[in-house]
Amino acid sequence: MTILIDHHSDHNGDNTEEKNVTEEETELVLDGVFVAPHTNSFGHTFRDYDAQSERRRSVEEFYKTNHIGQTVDFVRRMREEYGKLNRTEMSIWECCELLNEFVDESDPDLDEPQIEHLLQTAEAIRKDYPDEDWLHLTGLIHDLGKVLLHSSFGELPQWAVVGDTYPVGCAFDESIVHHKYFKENPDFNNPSYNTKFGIYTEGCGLDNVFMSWGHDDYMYLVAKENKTTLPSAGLFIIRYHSFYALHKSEAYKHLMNEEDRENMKWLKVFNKYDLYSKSKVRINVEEVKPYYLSLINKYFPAKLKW
Ligand SMILES: O[C@H]1[C@H](O)[C@@H](O)[C@H](O)[C@@H](O)[C@H]1O
Ligand SMILES: [Fe+2]
Ligand SMILES: [Fe+2]
Repeated sequence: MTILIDHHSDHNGDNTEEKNVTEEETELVLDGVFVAPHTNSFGHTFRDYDAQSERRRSVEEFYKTNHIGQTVDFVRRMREEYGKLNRTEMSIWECCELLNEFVDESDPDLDEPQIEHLLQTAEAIRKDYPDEDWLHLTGLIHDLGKVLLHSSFGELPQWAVVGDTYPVGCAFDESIVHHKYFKENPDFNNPSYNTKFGIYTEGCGLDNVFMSWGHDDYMYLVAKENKTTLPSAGLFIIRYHSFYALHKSEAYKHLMNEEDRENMKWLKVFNKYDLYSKSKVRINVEEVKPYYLSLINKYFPAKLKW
């Protein structure tokens, strides 16, 4: 698969070799070529929530609890509580290691510990976009918010941490996985929350939308509050990578503003790697660690508040 996208990388221009490449060569370097596998490790197509696999029942059970529990009220409380960032201090790499013990119950495509998935995503991007180091790092950290599952983070249940995300405060779109379970969500029958716009206005921008609470919004908060120097597209990817109703099904586009549309191009690129790099191929952690430590050092403080 060839992914064609707009590139806005700001090269420093201090590399003479890079400056002298012909237009044709530049094209070649920038053209991300990624061969997406047809099937996941279980032999099914990716994101098939109806496939009769060993994980089907538990994944559906997961979405039932998730769809019932994610309300405007719940999201408000979680944002406030976790926005305090008063739980611990640690580095990005320490957090990667913490994730080693967790398996994501919402994921029909993966039953590996999370650190494998982070490195597989980052390394697949690095291969195709060697110059976009911010995107490699975004790959490495995009799921770190799953640390909310950890006992020192209140041991949140899986339904409040993982899985696809979607706006609350307006009607739940039918493209959301296992949509039928929203009927039991208290907001479903609330006339302030169950219309197309609900509490929002046309083009209000995703930044003003309450997304269901989970690892995306939490990691976005952590990165932003700790003053990362990642570009806005990196923060956008972290924050909305689980919003499949938007980036795959194109629902909720009426809430986006111009900046969202710009950032969306990168999210679409990223998503291919997040999804299709899930495999049984192991990455040698010690071998790639120095590279990622250098990126962490470039874009983050040594210790972050969580
Ligand atoms: O099961 C997966 C997993 O939890 C991912 O981390 C998340 O980003 C996806 O959207 C979700 O469907
Ligand atoms: Fe994720
Ligand atoms: Fe992921």
